[in-house]
Amino acid sequence: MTVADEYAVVTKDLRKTYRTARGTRVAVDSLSLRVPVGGVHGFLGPNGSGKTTTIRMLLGLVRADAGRIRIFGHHVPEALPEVVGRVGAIVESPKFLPSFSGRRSLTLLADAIDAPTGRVDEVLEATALRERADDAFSAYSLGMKQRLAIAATLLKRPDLLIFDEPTNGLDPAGIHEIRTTMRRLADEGRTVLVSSHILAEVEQVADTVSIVGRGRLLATGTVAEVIGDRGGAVRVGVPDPARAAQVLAAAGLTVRPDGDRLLVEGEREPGRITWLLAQQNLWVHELTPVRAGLEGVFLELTQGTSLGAPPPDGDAPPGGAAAPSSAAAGGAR
Ligand SMILES: Nc1ncnc2c1ncn2[C@@H]1O[C@H](COP(=O)(O)OP(=O)(O)OP(=O)(O)O)[C@@H](O)[C@H]1O
Repeated sequence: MTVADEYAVVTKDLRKTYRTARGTRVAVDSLSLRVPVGGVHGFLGPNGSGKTTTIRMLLGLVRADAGRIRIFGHHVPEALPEVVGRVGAIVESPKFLPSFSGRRSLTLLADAIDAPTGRVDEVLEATALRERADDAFSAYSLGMKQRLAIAATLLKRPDLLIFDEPTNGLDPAGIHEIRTTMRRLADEGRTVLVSSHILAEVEQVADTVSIVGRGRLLATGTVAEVIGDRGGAVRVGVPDPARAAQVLAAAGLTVRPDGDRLLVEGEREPGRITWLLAQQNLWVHELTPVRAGLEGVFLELTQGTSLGAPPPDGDAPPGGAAAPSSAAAGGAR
């Protein structure tokens, strides 16, 4: 199997620097991404971490300063014309004529790209808009507007869908509908690359994720791998928690009280905890793995990398090279 068969998107050492009034700002820094073919890939990071800039580079809307991009094996932007028919993207708020119905807008778009008219009903169905297809766009909820935009991108049957923060501004019901739509598209064999700064919105639907902070990759893999890599903890119930804590700490584990239990971090093999304690005649009556949610991992990884946090490097002076972010520590594979 070639890389092109396995990955819809591959970036290698991608870099983009913007000129600002204060000098230069590194928006994307040595970013190497791999988005597997099929499934939903969550592209996650706090505000200002370079997600939009990366997506714009994938679509040929912004030119990278350095690095390489391949979409289905084609170099982008050079070979964009060969691959553009396989890519559908939503990078801005959807815009349609307010007085036109969803069906009318889609029919005009289908005509423009020579898609068969029957395709309009199919994409309305795929985005759960059929019942409201004849209402004016102006009467649609934000979520319906967003789904109409998705319907429009589906007209040409793209293999890769790229959505930049598609749930921005939506209420929980709208978020749920977009999530369901993304899942359905992935289950049909398409690849969905979706950016978000809100983990909870993507965690439930993503098969794989890449987490970025200050333009750098912090972690990537399946959701289970990314969570698993950060260890998680084990809740331990034992008759003498204070003495047990001493024993475990002496073995190099991190131990915190948790009511009348202990939370033990840093041990991948929970059985060893039982063994360490049993050797001291401390008999464990509870040993429960406590999985770190993706949310916890995300917050831990991106701590101090949001826009509100003081930059570790700051803007470089004009003409000077910007130092790489010191916040982008570890985790990337
Ligand atoms: N045209 C531009 N000129 C100067 N700086 C820019 C420009 N576009 C983005 N930036 C800066 O580059 C960095 C990355 O921005 P980008 O929009 O790619 O991040 P993001 O992760 O998509 O954020 P958000 O979730 O807020 O959209 C930010 O510091 C941003 O201010």
